[in-house]
Amino acid sequence: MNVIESKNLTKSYGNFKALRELSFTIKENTITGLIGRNGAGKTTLLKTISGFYHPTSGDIRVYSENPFNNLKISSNLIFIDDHMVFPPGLNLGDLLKSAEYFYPNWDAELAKRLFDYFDLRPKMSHHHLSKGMKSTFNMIIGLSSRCAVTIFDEPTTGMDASVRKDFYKALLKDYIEIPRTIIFSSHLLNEIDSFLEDILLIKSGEKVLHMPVIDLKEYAIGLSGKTEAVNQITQYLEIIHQETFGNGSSYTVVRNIFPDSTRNEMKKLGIDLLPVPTDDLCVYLTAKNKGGIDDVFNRG
Ligand SMILES: Nc1ncnc2c1ncn2[C@@H]1O[C@H](COP(=O)(O)OP(=O)(O)OP(=O)(O)O)[C@@H](O)[C@H]1O
Repeated sequence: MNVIESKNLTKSYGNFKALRELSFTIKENTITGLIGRNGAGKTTLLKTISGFYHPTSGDIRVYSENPFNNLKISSNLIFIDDHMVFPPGLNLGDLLKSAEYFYPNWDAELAKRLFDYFDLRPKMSHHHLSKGMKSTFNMIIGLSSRCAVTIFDEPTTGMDASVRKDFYKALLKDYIEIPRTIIFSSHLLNEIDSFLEDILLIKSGEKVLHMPVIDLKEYAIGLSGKTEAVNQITQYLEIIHQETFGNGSSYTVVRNIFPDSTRNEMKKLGIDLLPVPTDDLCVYLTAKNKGGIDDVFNRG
C-alpha cells in the first residue's frame, strides 16, 4: 500500500521553484532516506508532506488525503527537525506528558527508558539544552510517538558520533518492533545507508532517482586505470564522474550496464573495476559537473 503519493509536485517561493514536478510514491512500512545537497529542496518536500505547505501545483497525498492543515493526518504524522519550538513554561517532563495526549500511539515507557539512557532529567528546560541534547530530546519524541508516518529532517544536528550511533540503533530496533513509514533526511549517507531500504535522491527540486539501497549499490561502477585505456572503453558509456591524475591514470564512474564482452575488454586493458560507495555516488549524481570541485581548479 502506498502511504505517500506525490504527483508533479511543484512548490515555489515567489518565482523560485524549490520543488519541480516531483512524482514518487512511498510504500507503507519502509525507511526512506531523502538525500540531496544543501538547498536541494528536502525540507520543502518534507514540510509539504507534513501539511505545513500548500503545493503550488501538482498533488501530494498522505493516506490518500491532502495533508495540508489536516488534523486526521497530523495526529498520525510527526515531523522532527532541529527548529522544534516548545512552550518555554514547560520542562522536559511536562513536554513528554503533553506528547502523550497528542499522539495516540505514544509509548511512555520507551520515552522514559530513552530519557534515562541519554541522561536527560524531567526538570530540565528545553531552552537550556545544548544543541546535541535538543536533538536527542527531539529524537525521543519522534521515536516514542510511534506515528504511522515519522519524518526526521536532519535530526542529528549537534549529536556526537556515539549518540548518533545509538540513535540509529534505537531507530532500527524500534522500527523492527513497530514497523512504520519513516523518512529520514541527512547529509551523512555513509552513516545511515545500513538501515535505509530506499533512497530518494533530489537535485535542485527534481528527482534524480528513487530506488532500493541494495540496487543503488549496483547502479554504477568505477573504472581505474591508464587514462587512454579508460577513455577507449568509456567513449560509448554514460559517464557519471571523471577524475584524472598527474601520473596518466584516471578514475571514471559509469552506469553499471554493459555486456560481459566489455567487462572482459576492460580486464585485458588493465582496468580495475571498483564498487562505488553509495554516498560518493550520490555526490557525483548531484554534482554540477562531472569533475566536481576539481573542475574549479582545472584551468588548463
Ligand atoms: N521560505 C522561503 N522563502 C524563499 N526561499 C526559500 C524558502 N525556504 C526555502 N527556500 C529556498 O528553497 C530552496 C530549497 O530549500 P530547502 O530548505 O528545502 O533545501 P534543503 O535541501 O532542505 O537544504 P539544506 O540541506 O541546506 O537544509 C533553497 O534554495 C532555499 O533557499
